[in-house]
Amino acid sequence: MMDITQLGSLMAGVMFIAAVFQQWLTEELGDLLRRYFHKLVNYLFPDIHITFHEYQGDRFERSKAYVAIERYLSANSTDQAKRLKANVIKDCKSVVLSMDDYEQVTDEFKGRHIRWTSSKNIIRQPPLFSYRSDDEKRFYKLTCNRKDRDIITKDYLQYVFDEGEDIAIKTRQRKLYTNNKAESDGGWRSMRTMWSHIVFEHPSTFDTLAMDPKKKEEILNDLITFSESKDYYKKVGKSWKRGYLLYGPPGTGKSSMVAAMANLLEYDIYDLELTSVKDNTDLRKLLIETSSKSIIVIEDIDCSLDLTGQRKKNNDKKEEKDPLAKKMEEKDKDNKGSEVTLSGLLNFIDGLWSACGSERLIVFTTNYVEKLDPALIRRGRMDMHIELSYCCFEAFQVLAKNYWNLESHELFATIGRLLEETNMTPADVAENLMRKSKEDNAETCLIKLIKSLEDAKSKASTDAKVGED
Ligand SMILES: Nc1ncnc2c1ncn2[C@@H]1O[C@H](COP(=O)(O)OP(=O)(O)OP(=O)(O)O)[C@@H](O)[C@H]1O
Repeated sequence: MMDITQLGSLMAGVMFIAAVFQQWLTEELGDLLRRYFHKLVNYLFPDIHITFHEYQGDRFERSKAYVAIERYLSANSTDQAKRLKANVIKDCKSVVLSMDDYEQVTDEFKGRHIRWTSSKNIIRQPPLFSYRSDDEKRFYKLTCNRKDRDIITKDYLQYVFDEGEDIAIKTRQRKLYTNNKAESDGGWRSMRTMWSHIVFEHPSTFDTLAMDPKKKEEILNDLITFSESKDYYKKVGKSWKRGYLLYGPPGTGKSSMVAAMANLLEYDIYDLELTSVKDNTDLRKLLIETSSKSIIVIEDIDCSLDLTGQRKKNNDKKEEKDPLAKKMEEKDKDNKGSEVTLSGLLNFIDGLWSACGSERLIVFTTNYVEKLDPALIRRGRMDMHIELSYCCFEAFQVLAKNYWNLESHELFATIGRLLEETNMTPADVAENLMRKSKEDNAETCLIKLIKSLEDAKSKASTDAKVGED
């Protein structure tokens, strides 16, 4: 191997000869020489090194590339590294392991070999500043063959960053956001609605949801197809979002389904309280602040705002009003009203800003689907309408399995017959199956459920008779 001065002289020589003979060189001969020159450099210096520093500029925010590489290496190559460092990363539900200093791991991508080294530079503080500790600058160094440079810098690094991001999503703590009206002395006008969050840890899953199995399968397929269709949505020119309308009587599992959806797709939830939103502009700001991979839920949308009445109110505004009445109305609005309109909400669902961030579900829940403005729930906005209804026998079987790990019992037949004869919500069935004292067991709970079903049945027939009279 040559040292650097020898190589320098060699290169200078080659360039001098090339310059002298340039006029006689044909294009083909020039290309050939260039190729041999590259081969020579590759032979002499076969590897290239790329470094990724932990901090770039800002000492408080770790570089995204560094964090992605750390996650990727911890998930893929930990068995090769002899020592691992445990890092607690903000908003991550588990510790992230990464290579210890000066450890090396190898990786392979499309037949190419890559070597990663974890390293650090220590910048010693001059004695004058002995009160300051030495500055450590960590970095990862990637080493690969020079001839693989293009594939490594384009395809491989993109792959590492994507994988790192996927791991981050899988290991992150998911959040449940709610919007609050920020308190302010300046009154309603200067209020700004903000998201605040807590960690989302709801245990509901599609396995624990009690509902018609065919319907459940259909919803599951729809959600999984959606989450895997990034390229498809791009190809057809639609923003990557999907709307679900969940409707049915109280206690049939609408909120439980939203939680199950979030758990299935590992999304965050934004629980949007429309009555706390000042106006359409405020709504837009809130939407822009939501992140990708999330569900935006508006529960009981029929109660949220008088969306159809809002249009009427706006027309009324144009008429002349007594100044005092106007002032009172204004004050009333300041205290509790919201100026979100139906068109504002429609823009929220399918306006241009709704494409920001992407990969989002919008879910409305309601007990009274017939009360909603058809424009709000037409197909294309709310792509899937899901009715959650009273407990059927299959739904009861799921609950019996959840609460008592029961697959069959001699009382199941009676319960099945009674569920066909009377309406009881899954919430009420669950309440009967719930263990409430040490004496409770599967059989006592099933008997309790039968008694409740019989009571509900006789109450329904008495009510029907009263209605006839
Ligand atoms: N389909 C279901 N599967 C499993 N559990 C259910 C189901 N429906 C209701 N439950 C139980 O009843 C409780 C209340 O259900 P949930 O809040 O999901 O109903 P909801 O339809 O959203 O009611 P509301 O319309 O009043 O908001 C849940 O915590 C859950 O334990």
